[in-house]
Amino acid sequence: MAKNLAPISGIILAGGKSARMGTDKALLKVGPYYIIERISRVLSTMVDEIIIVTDRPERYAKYGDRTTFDIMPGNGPMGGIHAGLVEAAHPWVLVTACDLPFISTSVGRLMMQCADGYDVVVPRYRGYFEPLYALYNKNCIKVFEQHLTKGLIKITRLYEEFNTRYLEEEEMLQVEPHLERVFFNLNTPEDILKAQVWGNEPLKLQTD
Ligand SMILES: Nc1nc2c(ncn2[C@@H]2O[C@H](COP(=O)(O)OP(=O)(O)OP(=O)(O)O)[C@@H](O)[C@H]2O)c(=O)[nH]1
Repeated sequence: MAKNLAPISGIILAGGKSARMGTDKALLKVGPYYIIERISRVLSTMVDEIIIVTDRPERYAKYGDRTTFDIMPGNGPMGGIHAGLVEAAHPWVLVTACDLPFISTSVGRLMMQCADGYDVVVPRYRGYFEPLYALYNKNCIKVFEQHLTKGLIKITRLYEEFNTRYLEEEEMLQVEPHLERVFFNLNTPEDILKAQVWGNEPLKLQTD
């Protein structure tokens, strides 16, 4: 499966409401695949296990090795990452979300290459952090819990408490020309139209 020196876990966050989309985003089709299936296929070339973090395991179980529920529900994606970190079998966890159809193995592997000595590797694209396609170490769990307990659910506020490696646009462009796709997340029906244009291209399943 994965070709990393150390084994790594992957999670797919799929516990959202898709209210803006009006229908379950994870099970929309982009090209020939459901979005969550697409993510799972690409993620599986980079990680040694896939955990789906969701309150609807019956819908998504087949796209991962196992599912888990949020431990502290009602906290949005941050609660999902927390549960995934707790459940993960390996120290490093590559986080993805079920509305990011075009995650790239090149960016994923770059994150892994940069991780040594840090707690988190987070891409910064067009001036914004990308916390839902980022790499977290299990040693972040305690600080996640401190924030969640206080009702602080902004993931980016965690970064100042960790030894965080910010992955800059120029670095990512060295390995991936289509960053606008990698960090494109679907929220509304209009977004689907855009995704369809890119979605018909074959999946890039780079495994080396
Ligand atoms: N496990 C888990 N995942 C979540 C939760 N909230 C959102 N997510 C996931 O996080 C990602 C980003 O979600 P958003 O687009 O912010 O929220 P959403 O609820 O899916 O969509 P809206 O209802 O339109 O805001 C998606 O993959 C969601 O499935 C949660 O409470 N738990």
